[in-house]
Amino acid sequence: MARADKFAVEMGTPSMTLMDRAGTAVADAVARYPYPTRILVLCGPGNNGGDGFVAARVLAQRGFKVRLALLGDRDKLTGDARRAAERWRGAVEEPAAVDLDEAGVIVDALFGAGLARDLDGAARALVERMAQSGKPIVAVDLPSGLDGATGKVRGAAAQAVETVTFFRRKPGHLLEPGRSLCGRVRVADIGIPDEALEAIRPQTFVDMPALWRDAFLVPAAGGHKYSRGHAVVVSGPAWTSGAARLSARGALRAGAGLVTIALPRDALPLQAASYAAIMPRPVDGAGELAELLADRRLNTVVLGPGLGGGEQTRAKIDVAAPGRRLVLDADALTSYEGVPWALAAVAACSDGLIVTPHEGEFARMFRGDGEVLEAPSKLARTRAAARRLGAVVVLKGADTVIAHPDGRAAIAENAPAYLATAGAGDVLAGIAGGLLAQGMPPFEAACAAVWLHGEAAREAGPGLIADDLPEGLRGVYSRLYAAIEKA
Ligand SMILES: NC(=O)C1=CN([C@@H]2O[C@H](COP(=O)(O)OP(=O)(O)OC[C@H]3O[C@@H](n4cnc5c(N)ncnc54)[C@H](O)[C@@H]3O)[C@@H](O)[C@H]2O)[C@@H](O)CC1
Ligand SMILES: Nc1ncnc2c1ncn2[C@@H]1O[C@H](COP(=O)(O)OP(=O)(O)O)[C@@H](O)[C@H]1O
Ligand SMILES: [K+]
Repeated sequence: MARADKFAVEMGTPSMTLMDRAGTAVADAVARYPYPTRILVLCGPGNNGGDGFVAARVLAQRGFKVRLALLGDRDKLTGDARRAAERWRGAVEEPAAVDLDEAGVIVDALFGAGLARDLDGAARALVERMAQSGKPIVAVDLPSGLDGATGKVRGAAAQAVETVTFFRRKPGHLLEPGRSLCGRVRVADIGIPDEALEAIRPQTFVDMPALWRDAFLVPAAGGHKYSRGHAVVVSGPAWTSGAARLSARGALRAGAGLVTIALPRDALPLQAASYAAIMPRPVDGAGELAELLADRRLNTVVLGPGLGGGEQTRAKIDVAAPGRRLVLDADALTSYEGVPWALAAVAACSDGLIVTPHEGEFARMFRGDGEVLEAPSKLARTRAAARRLGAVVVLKGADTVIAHPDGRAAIAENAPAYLATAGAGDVLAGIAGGLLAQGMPPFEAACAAVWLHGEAAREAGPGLIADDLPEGLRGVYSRLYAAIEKA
């Protein structure tokens, strides 16, 4: 953001104009509240506070009753914030002396992008009072105390009903707990030109179709099933084979031309009761898997869901990896507990690897690797893991992060809470495999899979069970194909 601001200034917009527009956008948001009477603006010592002074002035000019309190010393304000404060005609109160109960709406303009350390002392006490007040809070840029780069709370932060931010959202608006603390996020245009992005070349994105649509394959008129790839899902024993069957259904619905499920012989009767379109093959160990995979048209293998851990699993992965596209999930990942370098070797000989751990699996895989596990945010941890493995890493959760070893990363925001249901992850691994089989590059395939998975859940609606997810893809694909054809 500092570079974006600087770019705008160099292109001829004075920084004070940016602040005026930022403060005005905040005022516009506050004025929309049902009872925008008795507005209390709490300002901090930097430019976030400056935005607060502008918002207070604009609201007062529009006839609202506004009080303003400043945390810190008015004489110590500098730059644009100082000028904004000079143009505020009302009283500047002492926060400790203000009764928050008298406020109808609170504007939280204490700290934004410049938060440099954990809140303590008077700042923390004020944020805690704000949090306990129960008043609707409109946060400027970020709820004060929330770290915009990591989404973590530094000391304290108050729940906002709405956050007004500028130009683009920051990772802290998307990563939990930040996302939840922000309430509704409104992005205001303060006149920073989009060309700033060409200069900055950001590497962090929201996971939405624009990010991967060019790589997404809509079936072509002249295509056939063999041109759409052949995915193999390797199943564990009968009693856990449901997980692999969910993956296989995900892969098929995602558009793989053919899907084979490799099952131990005792599990074959169960598959007969599942999708007729999925082809079962008896495969009892790594040797038989090698025989199946002698056919190079089987270009993608999904291993992990319901597979069981240990040596046999590693042996199967070793057989499947060379020159093939792989998705590894669940037990496949746990079998590399504490030895991520062995997984990096698998990635290196493959034709592209996506790993899809949840937090527990991630912690097990990187046990002892402080540089990965202690990176400052979920975003940074996922990036560090992708670099370590030389693979695309999907770190699942409400705020799933997808990272490529080259530094690109995306944060998903479309998963409804009811997606957290048994077997949902198995379907995700299958969807990713289905997209890889069709030839999508691994990062785009992983981002698309995560987005499609979230949309499929919405399509199925509350009460969702994992079996509904592959079915939910049908409606999602209808809309996506139509949108791509129109574009
Ligand atoms: N041209 C720009 O840079 C623009 C900036 N804007 C606003 O400016 C904000 C960033 O401004 P600043 O960089 O001045 O930063 P902030 O205003 O977020 O905070 C910096 C101030 O807080 C103090 N501080 C930091 N952490 C503290 C802690 N834990 N306890 C106590 N004091 C602490 C610092 O010493 C400094 O005085 C953005 O969030 C946004 O609201 C907008 O006006 C748009 C334009
Ligand atoms: N709070 C949440 N909100 C939305 N999606 C979630 C939430 N928690 C987990 N998920 C998603 O649910 C899926 C669960 O997968 P996983 O943990 O592998 O479970 P399972 O092994 O039962 O399939 C993942 O796609 C994950 O991103
Ligand atoms: K703030």
